[in-house]
Amino acid sequence: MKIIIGSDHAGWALKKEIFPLLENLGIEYKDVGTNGSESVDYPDYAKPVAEQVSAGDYDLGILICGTGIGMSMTANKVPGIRCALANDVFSAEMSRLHNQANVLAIGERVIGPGLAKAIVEKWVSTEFEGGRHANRVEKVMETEQ
Ligand SMILES: O=C(CO)[C@H](O)[C@H](O)[C@H](O)COP(=O)(O)O
Repeated sequence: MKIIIGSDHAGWALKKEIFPLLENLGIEYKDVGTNGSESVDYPDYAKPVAEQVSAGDYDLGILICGTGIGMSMTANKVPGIRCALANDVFSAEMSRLHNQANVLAIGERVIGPGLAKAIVEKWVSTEFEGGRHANRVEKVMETEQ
């Protein structure tokens, strides 16, 4: 599995907590930045993550900002992306199991590092259930036409 990850300045500190988790899980990842607390614009980081997942260069994407809202709004503008904003473990699991989410957005100003790591670990380790959900996901994607 290959993951691409990005954050704005409001998600940078939490993103640094996620790196060792991905490494411990044996997951290859690429960080598109940002790399500090200097104010930046979240769309500049959401776009490359979403585009590279959409292109199939990476299996999944993770986006972190203050709330996750701006990142998820931006990522979902990219065709082929199903970005789930999930600041709890159950929603993160369901976003993969039922919605086949391919990008996860979380908020550093909403959750702490412990919960964030639990969310990410559950998210990356949950596979899409398919079945009745596949028809629904197909209908979601048809709305892009
Ligand atoms: O959390 C957010 C709301 O969607 C954004 O993604 C940014 O992280 C937030 O707006 C940054 O706020 P700041 O006051 O410029 O640090």
